[in-house]
Amino acid sequence: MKHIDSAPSTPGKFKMEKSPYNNRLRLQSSIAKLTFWSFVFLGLIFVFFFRSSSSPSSLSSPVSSDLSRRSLRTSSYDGPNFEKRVRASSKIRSRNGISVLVTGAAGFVGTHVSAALKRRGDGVLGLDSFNNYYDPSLKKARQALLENSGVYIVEGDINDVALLRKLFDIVPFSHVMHLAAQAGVRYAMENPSSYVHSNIAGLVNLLEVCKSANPQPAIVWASSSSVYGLNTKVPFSERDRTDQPASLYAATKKAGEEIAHTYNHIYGLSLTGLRFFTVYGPWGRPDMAYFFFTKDILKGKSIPIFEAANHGTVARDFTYIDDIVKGCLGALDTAEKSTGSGGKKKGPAQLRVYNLGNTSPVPVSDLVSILERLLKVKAKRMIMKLPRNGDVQFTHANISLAQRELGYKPTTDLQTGLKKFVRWYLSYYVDGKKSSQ
Ligand SMILES: O=C(O)[C@H]1O[C@H](OP(=O)(O)OP(=O)(O)OC[C@H]2O[C@@H](n3ccc(=O)[nH]c3=O)[C@H](O)[C@@H]2O)[C@H](O)[C@@H](O)[C@H]1O
Repeated sequence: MKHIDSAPSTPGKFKMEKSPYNNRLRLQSSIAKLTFWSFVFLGLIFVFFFRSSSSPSSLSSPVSSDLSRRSLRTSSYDGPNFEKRVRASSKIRSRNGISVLVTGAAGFVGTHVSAALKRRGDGVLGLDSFNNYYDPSLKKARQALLENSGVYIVEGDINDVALLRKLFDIVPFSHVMHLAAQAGVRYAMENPSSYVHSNIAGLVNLLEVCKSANPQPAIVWASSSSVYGLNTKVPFSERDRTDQPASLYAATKKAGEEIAHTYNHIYGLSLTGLRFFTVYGPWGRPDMAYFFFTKDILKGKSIPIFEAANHGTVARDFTYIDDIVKGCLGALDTAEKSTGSGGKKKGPAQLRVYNLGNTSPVPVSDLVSILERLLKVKAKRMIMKLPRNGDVQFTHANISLAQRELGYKPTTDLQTGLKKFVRWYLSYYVDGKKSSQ
């Protein structure tokens, strides 16, 4: 009855006889315990990471889940001060005014449209990611300009669903002017995923939030002349085929038009796509030809001028920013209300697409001649064969639909528009001593 004899004198404690065999037993049991607890600990770490990477906020995409977590952690989006700024900026100050969320507000078109809306008394809130596709300091300068006129730009990505929802919780926007996008035709060969991220995923995220908002806003958004791709029928009419994109950029804009159709059809969102034709002007985009030609002519660098096969002319329907702004405002003002609520369609809703061009294409070599005259510097021209990088030979807009339905009537020719651009360029970069890189 050894086991009874060796019963512990104190309950809970077990007295062991000291023997080499018992020592070994004790060692083995300690190793077993250590192994067991190590497994438990590793298991807990694994469960923690697994749960956090499959949280509900990651339903859309890994990028958006990451953005959502970042946004929720970002204290600047929280608190009464943030909400106060959002409300103040979105406050309507005129009779029959509208409240507009402008995405891409620190971009070229976004800045001009936001300023114009604010001037006429509409409520305007900006949203911009301030990415570094081109010099972010130019975007910051545009932001400062808008800040002075009372437009607040929230720094955030359109893929950040949590942030978008929060903005709609604070303000029941009647309209969204969606201009945030990855622009540029040729850059699509360098960084294709950025086009998918902004022009497809970003658009879908925005529409998802808009479809669930109460009330649903009416949405006007930037498509592109590039959707006409290899279309040869001129001038380009909205009824022409758009199934031959020549660049991934064009393909993502075309995809956007189809996505718009879906959200209009299923959820009753009022959607208007604007096909912009090579927009230029003060505060423009440094990646565009007229802009970097100006910079390089002034620096005495040679500029590559593309020409098509057999010395064919490459031309664009360059459209001045003020005309584009009028077209955007016309589209917002004629946009009907979305018909859905609670994420459900209640009736048919408006679905529109318009060309916003100038209807007078100009050869790129003529653009260079105008710049030479305005800058009083001779350009070092380097004529090159149009590379296979997404560029098309020409664009030419038929604008009769926009004229009829939006009251759109461009009034600025390229000579006049470039004069205003050059004046701005010189005051910003030369007199203002800003680096043009
Ligand atoms: O309407 C649009 O939907 C698009 O317009 C704009 O694209 P594009 O019309 O291609 O403008 P942009 O690059 O300024 O080239 C202008 C001309 O210069 C030629 N070009 C260009 C570069 C060069 O080195 N040499 C040259 O001859 C070139 O062949 C072209 O003929 C926007 O960037 C785009 O985001 C989108 O909005």
